Amino acid sequence: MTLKRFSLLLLLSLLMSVACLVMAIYYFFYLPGINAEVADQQQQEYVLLKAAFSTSAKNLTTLNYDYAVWDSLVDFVVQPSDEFIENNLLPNAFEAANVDAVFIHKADQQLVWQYLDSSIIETASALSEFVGKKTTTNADTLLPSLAEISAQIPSTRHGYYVIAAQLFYITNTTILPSEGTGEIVGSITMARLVDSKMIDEITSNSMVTFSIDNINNASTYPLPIHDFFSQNQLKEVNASHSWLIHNKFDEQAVVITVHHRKTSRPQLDAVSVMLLLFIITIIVTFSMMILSRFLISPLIHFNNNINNSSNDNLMAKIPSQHFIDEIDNVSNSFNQLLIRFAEQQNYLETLTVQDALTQITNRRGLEAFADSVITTWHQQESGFSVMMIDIDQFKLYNDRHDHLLGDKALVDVAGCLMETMACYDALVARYGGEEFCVIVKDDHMQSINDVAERLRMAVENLHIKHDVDGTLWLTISIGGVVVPKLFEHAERYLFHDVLKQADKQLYIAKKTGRNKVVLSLFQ
Ligand SMILES: Nc1nc2c(ncn2[C@@H]2O[C@H](COP(=O)(O)OP(=O)(O)OP(=O)(O)O)[C@@H](O)[C@H]2O)c(=O)[nH]1
Repeated sequence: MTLKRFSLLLLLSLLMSVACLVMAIYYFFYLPGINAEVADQQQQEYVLLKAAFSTSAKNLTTLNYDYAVWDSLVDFVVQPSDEFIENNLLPNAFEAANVDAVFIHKADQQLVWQYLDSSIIETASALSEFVGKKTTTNADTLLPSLAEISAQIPSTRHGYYVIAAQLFYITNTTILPSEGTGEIVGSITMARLVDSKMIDEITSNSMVTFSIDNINNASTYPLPIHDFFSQNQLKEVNASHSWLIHNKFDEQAVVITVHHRKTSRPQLDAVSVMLLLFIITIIVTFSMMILSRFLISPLIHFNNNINNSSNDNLMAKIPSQHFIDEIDNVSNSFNQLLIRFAEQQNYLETLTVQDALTQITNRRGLEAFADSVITTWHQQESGFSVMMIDIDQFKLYNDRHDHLLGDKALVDVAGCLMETMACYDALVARYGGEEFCVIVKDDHMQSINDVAERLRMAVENLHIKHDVDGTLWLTISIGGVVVPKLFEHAERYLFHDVLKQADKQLYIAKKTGRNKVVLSLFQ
């Protein structure tokens, strides 16, 4: 896999990882927190609404109680009179107090007087029937039972009741003198319909939005769940909560529904999701740019450099100033390796053209040099000269001394030749054995003769002891050929031809007494 493809894969996996991370944070940390907050707020709304219901009920209970302990009302129950009704039981006053119905009963549960507001005209008979239900025992009715009254037990009964599918708050209190010493003479009942006006009042007190719906057939309704007035804790988080309140005597009921301000979870709309993805992409892309700038790009550059190097056979150095230390180290190490490699290569190249014993150019190096000389000669740019040099009686030298000393003599002669030719544009090479070859970029017979003589004398003057043929020292014989710059059909001749002629001249030098120079013009 290429680094570019890898970085693309990395980008994709990073994108997916960050997206998963964001989702995990959203679902496992953010949402539970939000849910808990919403649940808390919904619970508060429920408690506030119940409190507002209770406050609304309390003022009617208090008013009812005030009437019940009013001595004039005691007298009225004992001795009803129209005058009392006209002066004290005024519809305007009940209307102003938001009282929709008033019932005054004697101790024997006989109705003395009743007031019904026009707004509840449809439910008036049902309400009267409910309130006036008589019982001798302490049953589930509003009026105190005959048994209670005969036992002189003062009582107050109240609560929210569903009458004809409408919610009423009804309160009943036994009537007795204000000192509390006299007899219970009856009871007074007040009712208040929870209508839209009341709903508005409770809403403004509690700051909770709710509604009351009338249900005529409660058995078909998919509630009840809990009692609105006695439940303590909401069970779950919902957009709204409903409670079914039954009529105690029939199937009619109402449903109280609280519409919560905050619902269960914040909804992620398309724009939010897009925005989230965009932010994730920006973050990941930015991270990838940093990664690419400091890690991937250097590696690609590194790879390209190596590829180019191997293609061109040129080992180029890699820039070694990177932000990441490890990459810097790799670059430095690679560059160091290149230097060592180049040194090794130079050394190996040298070995191929260098004679191991004398450390001067060997025959292969000579041939390379000869090629360039011959080429320029073919192009008639310059002439040259070749000298074949052979140590005289060297076999005898080896025989007289040992081979190692023979080696040393070879090294000394090579050094002497190199030193003598140092100021010439020439190449000195060991041709093989005890033979040397010198190519000089000069085609003047006289100067070549001088050079050759200088070489011959230089070797003799080394004074390497070798007493043979009347000389005391080791000597050399030189056979040379001067190849003039302008030569007819030069292109037909190779270095080998020149060498062959130089060999012939050397042979002559050997045959005619050694320790001499024999030169000729190339022909
Ligand atoms: N010590 C040593 N001897 C070498 C080396 N290469 C060649 N020789 C010796 O050089 C000698 C050359 O001998 P010949 O070719 O018979 O010639 P020569 O004795 O020099 O006699 P002429 O050339 O006729 O003067 C041989 O004995 C080789 O063994 C070398 O690298 N080291």
